[in-house]
Amino acid sequence: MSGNAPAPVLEVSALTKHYGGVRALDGVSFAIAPGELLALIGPNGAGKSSCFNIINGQLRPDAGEVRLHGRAITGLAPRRIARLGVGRTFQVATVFGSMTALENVQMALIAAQGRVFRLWAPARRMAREAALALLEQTGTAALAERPAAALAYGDVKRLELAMALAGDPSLLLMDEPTAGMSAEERQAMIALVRRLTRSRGLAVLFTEHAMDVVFGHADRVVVLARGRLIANGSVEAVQGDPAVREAYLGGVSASISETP
Ligand SMILES: Nc1ncnc2c1ncn2[C@@H]1O[C@H](COP(=O)(O)OP(=O)(O)OP(=O)(O)O)[C@@H](O)[C@H]1O
Repeated sequence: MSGNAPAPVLEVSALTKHYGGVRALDGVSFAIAPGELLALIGPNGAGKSSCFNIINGQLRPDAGEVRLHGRAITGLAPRRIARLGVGRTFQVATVFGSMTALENVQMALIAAQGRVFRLWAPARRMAREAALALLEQTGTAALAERPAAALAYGDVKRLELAMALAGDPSLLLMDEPTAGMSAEERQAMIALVRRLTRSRGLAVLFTEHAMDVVFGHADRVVVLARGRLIANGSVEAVQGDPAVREAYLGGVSASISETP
């Protein structure tokens, strides 16, 4: 590694995955640095979910390697990988509707510490301050005592982010963090994620179909098409890349300038 460049949080090397005759990933390599917001984009079926699922251990690659802070984690169990500092949020938020926002984050903190539910009552008291701090960081502290089921959609997504941070990840994988949001909500959400990457030195890898989010906020963009990495660079470089335009415009999926 050269000069003062920070050591990468995550490096994936030559990831390959087939499903029968379908080549979902074909020799995909990229890295992400601390404090970096990296978008992973590509038309439908490009291999983005397969890539995420390999990084967090849900799926084994046929070949290739995943390294977290220089340590090989390829093929470890998802729970183990989570403990090593890889968090994930999903396109469909996974919160408990009958519990308050605060209780949801407390539960995430307790789970991250590996405690079991019979310790719930004392652990709940202990985790309260830390949970409130996470709600504060995600702009949801005023909603702490509301049942999650009563929250607006954008607030649920911010709550889910607070829960993902409860595991104190160094890498956060976000599946379409702004799916289903209005243009205004999308901008607010990604701006929040960007602030958190900076303030916590967190590396965030996110998939996204909303190009206003990607091009307005990502530090760097990795583009997949039919399982291959076709571009890896700045927003400007990727926007001007003929191979990227061809992947989007040449396919049936979507235009590169689409909004959902
Ligand atoms: N379990 C599976 N069995 C068979 N084929 C699969 C399976 N999962 C994914 N695929 C195929 O692998 C390719 C890559 O899929 P993947 O879900 O990783 O892409 P993606 O970029 O996340 O797509 P999308 O944007 O539509 O979610 C696609 O052709 C898909 O149909």
